[in-house]
Amino acid sequence: MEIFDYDNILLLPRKCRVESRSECDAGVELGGRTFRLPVVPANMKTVVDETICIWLAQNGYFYVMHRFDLDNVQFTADMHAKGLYASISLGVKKPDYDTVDQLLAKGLIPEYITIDIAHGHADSVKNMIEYLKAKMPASFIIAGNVGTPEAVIDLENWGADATKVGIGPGKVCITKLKTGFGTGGWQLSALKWCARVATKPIIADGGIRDHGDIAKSVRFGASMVMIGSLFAGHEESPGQTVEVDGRLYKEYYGSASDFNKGEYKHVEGKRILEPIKGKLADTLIEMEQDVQSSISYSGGKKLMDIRKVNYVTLGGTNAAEHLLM
Ligand SMILES: NC(=O)C1=CN([C@@H]2O[C@H](COP(=O)(O)OP(=O)(O)OC[C@H]3O[C@@H](n4cnc5c(N)ncnc54)[C@H](OP(=O)(O)O)[C@@H]3O)[C@@H](O)[C@H]2O)C=CC1
Ligand SMILES: Nc1nc2c(ncn2[C@@H]2O[C@H](COP(=O)(O)O)[C@@H](O)[C@H]2O)c(=O)[nH]1
Repeated sequence: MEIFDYDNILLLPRKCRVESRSECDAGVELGGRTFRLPVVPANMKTVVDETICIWLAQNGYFYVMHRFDLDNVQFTADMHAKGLYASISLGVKKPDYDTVDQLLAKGLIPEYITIDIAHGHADSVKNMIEYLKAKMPASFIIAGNVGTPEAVIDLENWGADATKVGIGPGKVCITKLKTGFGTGGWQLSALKWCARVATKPIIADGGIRDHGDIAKSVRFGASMVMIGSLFAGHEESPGQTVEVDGRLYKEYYGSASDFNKGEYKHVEGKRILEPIKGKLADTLIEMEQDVQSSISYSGGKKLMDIRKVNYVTLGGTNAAEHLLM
């Protein structure tokens, strides 16, 4: 198997078919809705809060609310009261089943539910998918995280409508160091490996450092990418603002860090400071323009045209060209 990551790959242009990049459509369909960008901010406490989720939904973007110290029932009710779709996260423990029961008791059905645990290739996820499919068949179920084709096949067979791929490539992730496992350092080729067997959408999660990595993810099989660090340092970001030597930063910590958990047990995440980089809306516009450019370089007009391009692997002096898989 070929091993590479975002830094070792470049996509090869094909003849341009548009007169302006504005003709290129960066939109993507997921769960019956079309979103203007194949990007979703990570469901982490220092990345999204209710205000940001409302804004994203109102402006045509996909969001997944985090599940930490949050009343999912109230959140779903608030979103529906505003006429917006609800997209929540769940774990696999008893309180998560209680949440589902409370939602049902109030007649609240979230349009999207992301089952989000560290090691998603597990019977606990199978059981939660089955429970949700029995109780809330209309909800679109995203399940993860996983990092192998076997896991993608199982999650799809268990009923997941989409899978989330990425074990440990995140910027605040220390899973690789703490456990010796994961897709950190080869996330893009793990995505390619998983996409070969997937029959439903994949959300590539973690490791995006530059906007061009979005197109690379799409090329290797992602329908959408989940991004934490690039979104964490905005003026609106929920992390605390910290001043160091006169410069302003926002804290960004892992969901499996002691900062999120409140205790040092099974810690697989750390805390860093991200320099503050302006407004979230401006970054999203820039991302959309960059994805439009990517589509134009692919010789296409729509997002999935990126899947048609060849690529090179940059491996020192031995750069190799790859024709379509
Ligand atoms: N994408 C990634 O690489 C990673 C992401 N995270 C994020 O951190 C957050 C917390 O994750 P998580 O701790 O799973 O959530 P929870 O604390 O809600 O735990 C979920 C359940 O899965 C069990 N569990 C967790 N990890 C394992 C494992 N390796 N083997 C067997 N059982 C396990 C837990 O039990 P117990 O705790 O008793 O073992 C618990 O019952 C999530 O948002 C997750 O996405 C965390 C690590 C890696
Ligand atoms: N191993 C861990 N992974 C984590 C933790 N908290 C979040 N995450 C994952 O990272 C991505 C975001 O990655 P980024 O490179 O864009 O910053 C996020 O969506 C989770 O999947 C953690 O504590 N440990």
